[in-house]
Amino acid sequence: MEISAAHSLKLSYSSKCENLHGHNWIITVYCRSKELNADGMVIDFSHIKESIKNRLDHQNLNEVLPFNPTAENMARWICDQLPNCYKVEIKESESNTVIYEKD
Ligand SMILES: Nc1nc2c(c(=O)[nH]1)N=C([C@H](O)[C@H](O)COP(=O)(O)OP(=O)(O)OP(=O)(O)O)CN2
Ligand SMILES: [Zn+2]
Repeated sequence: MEISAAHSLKLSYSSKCENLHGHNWIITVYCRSKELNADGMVIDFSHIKESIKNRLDHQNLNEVLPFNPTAENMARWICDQLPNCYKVEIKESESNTVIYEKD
């Protein structure tokens, strides 16, 4: 899914990223389960979008997330929101990608 949003980072050093700016984050969510539910799914793709995209898209992430919105923190938070999610990849730009994986 793609999220277009704004953020500024609170950092312990001086950086241009402290200024409000935007990205189109490309987010890939990985879910798994030994069993499928009664609908034959691990999780409905629409429910993923409802719980993540509807909350973040076209928002100021500093206002809707209770943490410093780095790509790493976002990936961990997204993983924690979704049942059976074990991995989240976020591509912030052509050269900036993070992967969060649960143990
Ligand atoms: N480990 C992380 N490092 C950085 C993150 C992050 O989430 N995790 N985020 C940022 C900022 O979001 C910043 O906007 C991106 O910085 P930068 O790489 O400089 O990206 P640009 O799009 O400005 O790329 P240019 O190559 O400078 O055009 C920073 N670091
Ligand atoms: Zn940024």
